[in-house]
Order: sequence, then structure tokens, then C-alpha cells
Amino acid sequence: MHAGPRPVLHRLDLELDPATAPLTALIGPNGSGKSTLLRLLDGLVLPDAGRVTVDGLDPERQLKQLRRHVGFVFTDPDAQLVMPTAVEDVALSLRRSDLPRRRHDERARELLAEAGLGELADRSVREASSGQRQLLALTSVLATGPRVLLCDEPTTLLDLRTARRVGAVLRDPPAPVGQVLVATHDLDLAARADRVLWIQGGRVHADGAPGDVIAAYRAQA
Ligand SMILES: Nc1ncnc2c1ncn2[C@@H]1O[C@H](COP(=O)(O)OP(=O)(O)OP(=O)(O)O)[C@@H](O)[C@H]1O
Repeated sequence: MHAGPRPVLHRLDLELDPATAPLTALIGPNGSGKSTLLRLLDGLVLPDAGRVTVDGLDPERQLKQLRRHVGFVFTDPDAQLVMPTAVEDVALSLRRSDLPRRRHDERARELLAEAGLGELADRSVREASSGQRQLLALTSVLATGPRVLLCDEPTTLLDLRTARRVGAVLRDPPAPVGQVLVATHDLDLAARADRVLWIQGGRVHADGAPGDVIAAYRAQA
């Protein structure tokens, strides 16, 4: 894939199988291509050459179906929180679920409470702290009921306890999520994955069990 004249990702030949790795982490230095790889899987960028499919869906030809299938949590929560209050934002996401409309408000409040954001429900999203907004963005995306969840640095703004809680959610996500891919500099989070890809210079530099890949990554830092 190219962004401008320079290729960002090269010679990627990857199969990410949820049966063997329901949680995969992408680690690697700044600018190595982790976010670009996630964005390829949501059709936010398209490959110049080669092919991407997500559960058989082609981002180029089936973008609408793909967007219903995949949830993307951006690093910057303000890029995706659109409603004035937290409860309205989660309720908006629930419009994409099968739940009847009359139950959206109640269910949104339940989801916020489960995420530890209950007190924020009726407050302005702008009044929430940046970490609370990051957690809210994840809660809202999960409320859409994606099969595949892509998270770009979901713990950057979080305190240790909340980061661990997010790690637990990504490790054991609510149905119907069956596969999670996370790009992260948080090596504690990466250590919880089944598989870790170390991306460097737009290539997969190492691919394997977290213990091995993270130890090698730490050793060269
Ligand atoms: N829209 C774009 N236009 C031009 N270059 C881009 C674009 N998006 C990404 N790039 C370039 O692609 C490279 C990889 O960026 P990417 O955001 O995928 O890296 P990353 O590994 O996620 O980095 P970080 O850890 O800093 O978030 C960088 O050199 C970046 O400048």
C-alpha cells in the first residue's frame, strides 16, 4: 500500500485466523505501518497491489457490509464520538444492533455502567476526561455489535487499572466479537495477545507467541 510516493507496507502475506489467535497485537516503532495495516482491514485505505479480505469481504467491493462487520476504535476518541452525551453516543451505536429502539436508552446505560462510565451517562462528552472518552469510544463501538474489532492504541490515555480492564475486554470481548486486532505500544496489553506481529519498516519483522516476540522487541530497543 502507498500513501503518496513511498510505499507504507510491502510484501505482506498474512492470514489472521481467529481460531488460533482471537486476539492479535501489532507492535513496532512509530511510523512502522501498524495503523495502516488496521486501516486496510476496514477499507479506510486500499492496497495499490494485492488483495485484502476480511471474513470473505473485499473492502473495495463490499465496503458497506465490511463496515457492519468490523468495528474500528481510533486512537483519538474525538474522531468518533459524535453525540453530545455519553448515553446518546452509545444509543446511536445501538441503532446498528438488533435491539428494538425503545430499549436503546436503557441498554446504553447498562453498557456505560459495565464500562465504569455510569456517572458520565448524561454529562457532556466534552466534560469527560480524555481517558474516559477513549473508554467511551470503545464502549460505543462494541455497542454496534461488530464481528471483528480493530483498535488503534486503545490504552494510550488510560490509567493502569483502566488499561488492564480494557485489556480484559479485548481478551474476552462481548459477543458477537470473534476476533480482535490491536495496534499498541503497551507491551502489557500485547503480552495478553495470542499472537504478536512486530511490524518494522512496513514489513512483518517477527510473528509469533507474545513472550518470544516481545522479548526480541525489547532487546533491540
Ligand atoms: N494518509 C497518509 N499519507 C501519507 N503518509 C501516510 C499516511 N498515513 C500513514 N502515512 C505514513 O505511513 C507510515 C506508517 O504510518 P502508520 O500510521 O501506519 O504507522 P504506525 O506504526 O501506526 O505508527 P505510530 O506508532 O506512530 O502510530 C508513516 O511513515 C506515515 O507517515
